[in-house]
Amino acid sequence: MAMLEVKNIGISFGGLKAVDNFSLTLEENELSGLIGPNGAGKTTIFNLLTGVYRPDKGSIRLDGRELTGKSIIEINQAGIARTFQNIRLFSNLSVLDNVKAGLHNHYPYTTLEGILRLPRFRAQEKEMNRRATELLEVFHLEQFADTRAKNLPYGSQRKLEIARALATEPKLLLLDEPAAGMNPNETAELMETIQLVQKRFHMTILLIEHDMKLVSGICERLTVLNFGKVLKQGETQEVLHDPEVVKAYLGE
Ligand SMILES: Nc1ncnc2c1ncn2[C@@H]1O[C@H](COP(=O)(O)OP(=O)(O)OP(=O)(O)O)[C@@H](O)[C@H]1O
Repeated sequence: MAMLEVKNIGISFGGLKAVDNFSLTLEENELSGLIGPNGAGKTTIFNLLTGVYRPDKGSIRLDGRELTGKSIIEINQAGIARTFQNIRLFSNLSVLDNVKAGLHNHYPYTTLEGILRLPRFRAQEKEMNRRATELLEVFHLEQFADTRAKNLPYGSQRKLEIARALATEPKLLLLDEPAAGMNPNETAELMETIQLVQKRFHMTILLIEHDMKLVSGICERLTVLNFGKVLKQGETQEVLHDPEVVKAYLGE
């Protein structure tokens, strides 16, 4: 069974069909890219997959479970996590607390237990600190655990966003332009990090990216969007050499 099965979803804003008849299948552990010109509808697809928008039609299934029409929280709990084009960390919280924010789905304690610091709360806090530190170690961020997120270098903030998304223990990770604003060294390191996440967490990943070096370096398959529609879908190299793709996007 595929990990993600999207069938013929679409959404219009006013008269504009931002996404039209979009379908995509991702196998478990696949690392796939979504590319296309500015305004093609890529972020709108992430918003549809994560419940920010409800599709006008079509269906979305994750690991066999129907997610169409579910809320953002329900979809996150079902196993879709994302990062954003513009970094959205809790900038004044510590690096460790940012990751712990992602863990909260899995460690329920009541507000009263928290205020009174009852034993269950203390035990869960300890376990959350352990899990969050473990995740930071994967990204070599453990030495910054107590640093405020806003004081991290840019590339490390991007890594922290991914760590926080992984803390929710997703089945599918969506990365929206993870290399945006990065220098070539940071991008090279990011490519390694994404591949590490894929292997270490056996993660299924869909990423939006304009950096062709990253896309051709790590994506196994690509979907090219143009004016809200799929222009081409297939193996990365085959797609990147497709004359229509070159004309619509790469030849810009
Ligand atoms: N909430 C909204 N209301 C109205 N129009 C919207 C809304 N969200 C997206 N759009 C429009 O839908 C189209 C697709 O936008 P989207 O942001 O998905 O493109 P994109 O491929 O992610 O672009 P970029 O590469 O620049 O980030 C654009 O024309 C955009 O203006």
